Amino acid sequence: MLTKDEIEQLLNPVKDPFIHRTLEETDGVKEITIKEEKKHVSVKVAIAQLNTGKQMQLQQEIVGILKKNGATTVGLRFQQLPDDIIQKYQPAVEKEKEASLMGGNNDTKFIAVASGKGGVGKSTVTVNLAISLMRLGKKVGIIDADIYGFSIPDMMGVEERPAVRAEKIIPVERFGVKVISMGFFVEDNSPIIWRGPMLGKMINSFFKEVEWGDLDYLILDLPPGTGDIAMDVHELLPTCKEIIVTTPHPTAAFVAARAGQMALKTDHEILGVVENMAYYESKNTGEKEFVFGQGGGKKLAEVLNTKVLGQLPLQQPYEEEDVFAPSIYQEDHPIGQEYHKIAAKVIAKMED
Ligand SMILES: Nc1ncnc2c1ncn2[C@@H]1O[C@H](COP(=O)(O)OP(=O)(O)OP(=O)(O)O)[C@@H](O)[C@H]1O
Repeated sequence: MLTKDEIEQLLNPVKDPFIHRTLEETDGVKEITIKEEKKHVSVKVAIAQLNTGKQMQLQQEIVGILKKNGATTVGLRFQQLPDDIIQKYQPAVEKEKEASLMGGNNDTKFIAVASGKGGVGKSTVTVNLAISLMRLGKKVGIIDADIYGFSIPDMMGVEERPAVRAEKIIPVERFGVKVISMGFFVEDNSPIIWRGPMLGKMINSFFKEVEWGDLDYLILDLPPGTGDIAMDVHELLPTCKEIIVTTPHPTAAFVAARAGQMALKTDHEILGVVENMAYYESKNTGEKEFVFGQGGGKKLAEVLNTKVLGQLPLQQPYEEEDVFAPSIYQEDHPIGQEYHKIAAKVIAKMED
């Protein structure tokens, strides 16, 4: 019959299904008792999460090993691993999971841009943050995850569609930034009527089926509000950080706070608030008019315990004859320069 030592040796290489470390590393084998006469082995095992399908699989695995090695019956009890052990391994596990989504690249940082309601400039911020990060020498990609209201390709003036190579979708590159959007996969701008679970799969495909290559930053334009997509993004990208966009109107900030609360609920760190359409500056007099009210960004940042990353006035990019990119602010444009500062702050926060 098996001895306690032998049982421990047999169970040590078994892996905790959640943090992917062996029971030896997590000190997960907690108790072993043996009833010689009945060839009965009873074990208590500590794992990172209880009462899941993975626990059932682990149970079968352990019972299988012990029976194969001489136990006639096996009693198995599970308990929760202590928090400090989980916290020791969890970040590495999250990174590994994300790296596998990115084809093995461990260094990509994820930022989701969210807002409480539509039309506040979330997609504009996504595009210009991406472009400014690129201008600062970063390799950047955008996922237009605003699946119902995709607008990134139009904003950047993207006209081509992604190519497919070796069964992988190659993102379209515009000004050196890689872009994938739902807009590439629907005909004639037709409305999308998919339901929640399918949307989750879509976001998944934007990773699994897309050849992103080597990226420093992947920026996600989330749909407005606090829907399923935010949950899916959290599930897929636990280390993703968020930027919340609002207009200066106090009510808009109040609505945006809900998106921020969602970020906090999903444990996504908020990098900061961008207040868009903050004011209109008269070209003639230089006087500022606060067309959409004042103070919303600051108030939102206070509620979310974060900072205002920037305040962007109302102004269109310069018109250019030879390049069509209607929502991209040029590097020498006052708003382009504001975005440059925001991007520099983002880098400082993400890479400190
Ligand atoms: N600072 C600004 N000055 C002038 N126009 C702006 C500014 N920011 C955004 N816009 C314009 O406002 C409109 C809405 O912006 P955008 O599409 O980025 O918002 P959104 O929050 O992503 O909306 P949705 O979620 O509905 O896609 C666009 O036409 C955009 O060009």
